[in-house]
Amino acid sequence: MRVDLGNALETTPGLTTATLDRLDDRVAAAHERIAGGMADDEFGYAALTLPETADPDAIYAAVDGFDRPEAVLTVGIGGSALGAATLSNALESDVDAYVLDNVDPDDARALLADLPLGDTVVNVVSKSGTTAETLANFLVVREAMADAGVDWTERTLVTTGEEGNLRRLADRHDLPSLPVPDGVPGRFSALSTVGLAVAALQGHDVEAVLAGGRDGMESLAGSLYDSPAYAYGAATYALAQRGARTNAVMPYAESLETFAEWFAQLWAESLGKDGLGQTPARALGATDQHSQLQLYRAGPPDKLVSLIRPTERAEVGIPETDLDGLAYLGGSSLGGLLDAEFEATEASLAAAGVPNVRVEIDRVDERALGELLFGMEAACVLYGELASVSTFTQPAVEWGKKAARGLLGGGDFAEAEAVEQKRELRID
Ligand SMILES: O=P(O)(O)OC[C@H]1O[C@](O)(CO)[C@@H](O)[C@@H]1O
Repeated sequence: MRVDLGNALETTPGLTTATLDRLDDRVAAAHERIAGGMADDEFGYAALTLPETADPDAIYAAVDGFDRPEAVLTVGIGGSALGAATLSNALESDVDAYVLDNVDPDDARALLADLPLGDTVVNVVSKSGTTAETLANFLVVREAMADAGVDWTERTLVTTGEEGNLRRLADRHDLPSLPVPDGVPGRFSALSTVGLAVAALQGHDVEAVLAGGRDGMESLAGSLYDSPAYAYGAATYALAQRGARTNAVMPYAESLETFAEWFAQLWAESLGKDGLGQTPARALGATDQHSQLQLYRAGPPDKLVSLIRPTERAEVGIPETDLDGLAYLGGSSLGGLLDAEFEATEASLAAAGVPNVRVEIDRVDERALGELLFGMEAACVLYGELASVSTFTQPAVEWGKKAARGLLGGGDFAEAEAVEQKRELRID
């Protein structure tokens, strides 16, 4: 993973090399704290040792009991689904991967109607084992399998904590199961059993993903000038401090679109604390040049754009053409056009004084993805240290969970009563 901060200098908001030099002393101290937390396996910091502590053999052993399936369905939500989805949507496999991470009845019904349930492995993932959406979806999927005459106990892999509903279910039915690593919040668990079981079922090289994570670990250093991950974390923090309230993450690769979704949870749930944070906007290049770029270039000067690309792409030539004004495309390639658009958008943002950071990987493969996932996790942890927020907790999400549970008769919660007191101004 390579980071280029050049287009974040002298912009609005913007950085200077003097800013970065001053910040580098704080990066050194933050790195000391992070390294200490990793060494002591502290809550949260333990996530950054997963490339060394994750056990690929245990993952392969858990999935080897299944014949190679036609499809894998992940039933989970947030970090319990997005890491696996990032990898499966970035890498090609003849095992189709699906995710049920919402409780939309139309979506669930359509998906279950299409799935070859007798040849699908259901990968149900929940660290807590209590997440309503995940448990509700699992109960629906289990019933659909029974209705289809499929023995769900033969088709289900459970990844969960040491206690809770899913652990009890796995024990009761002797299901293949994997542990969720201790001390690792879900949004930081992509490089663990949580994110890697699907990759193993799809035949991807789990060791290579972890090797990429180790590449990222080795790139951590006491200076932002020696660590791409820390450079990204420090620059995004410093830009936020100067008014970049939004970080538009814009990968120029369809295979990285889900990565932007994974990044959004990592950034929002880790850094959105105490009235602070930076809103991750998900975008996709080149598509969103025709959708959001107008706002990025000519809207409020309150954002930065993270432009991400692989430098190696498949080759798809563009045929010669005599179409008016389009002859220049002939003989080029789709990848060549996409890269030209990347560089043009990067320059157009700089010309408008909009800060943008370039993040590049060689290609979209297991090792590069492992390093990219690790790098953004480390960047996030560094940003959290610099911002002095509680990076690894997410207390703000609990209010809504209690309200929803109360509305469904799952207990007496003041939050549910508060829902009844909604202020109304209806326009029909
Ligand atoms: O893995 P679990 O416990 O089902 O949690 C799923 C997701 O819900 C959250 O706890 C937020 O409610 C996320 O942090 C987490 O990734």
